[in-house]
Amino acid sequence: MIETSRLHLIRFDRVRLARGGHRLFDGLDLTVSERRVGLIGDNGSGKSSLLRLINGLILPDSGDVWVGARDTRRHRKELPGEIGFVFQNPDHQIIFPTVGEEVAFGFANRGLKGRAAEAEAARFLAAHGCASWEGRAVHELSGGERQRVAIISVLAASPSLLLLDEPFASLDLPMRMAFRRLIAELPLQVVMASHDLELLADCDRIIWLDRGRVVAEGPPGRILPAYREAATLRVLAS
Ligand SMILES: Nc1ncnc2c1ncn2[C@@H]1O[C@H](COP(=O)(O)OP(=O)(O)OP(=O)(O)O)[C@@H](O)[C@H]1O
Repeated sequence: MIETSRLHLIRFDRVRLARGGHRLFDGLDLTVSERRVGLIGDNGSGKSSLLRLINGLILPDSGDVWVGARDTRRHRKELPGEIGFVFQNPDHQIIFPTVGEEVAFGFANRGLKGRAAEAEAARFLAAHGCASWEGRAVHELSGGERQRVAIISVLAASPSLLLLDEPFASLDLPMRMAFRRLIAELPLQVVMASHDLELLADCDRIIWLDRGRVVAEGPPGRILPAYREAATLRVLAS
């Protein structure tokens, strides 16, 4: 059993949110406190929006989202120090021209300065199997390599809550397996959205979204086969 530093109680309290001109969440109530939570649902069901509400990237039109004692409206600026977010597309996340600078930024957020942050970044990259990547230009990396850098740099900031939005989409199979193992071993709380149901099989709880509503939730052994079956039936009926 892995010791988890701290589990946040994440609470959606009558959350309403319109996206793209239509109401996505219409009074969503949801409480999450497990160590590993998986979000599933068809394209456009609201998984990314739900993750963005947790880290305050978007705010509800009404209602509140709480992460522990902080509500995302009043404490928005404090959330990035606590919550790491890995975007679906690493290009929306990586801001520095080289891999070393990007990872060093994670350590700078923890208070390390200049050379010390660079040295920690080099050590951290080596620990994640990227020893020679420090000076590499981000724009010369493949999509999967950029995704790997995005995940490593978020971990460098040592968040207590990690939000992953379809994080392994462009990773090759060995890298996907390695990151799956890494995520399973991380001593922090993780909420991840994915269409890769195998990746979510280790979760403590799965939440199935459909058009902004929770249609089912519970252990992966029950929810993942139910989602797969519903999708299969819909395809057969179409
Ligand atoms: N930036 C945006 N502007 C307008 N509408 C948006 C925006 N982002 C999402 N939406 C809309 O909100 C709804 C939910 O989208 P969201 O990205 O949360 O779904 P998702 O479950 O993560 O989808 P996917 O599996 O395709 O990643 C969709 O109808 C989408 O078109």
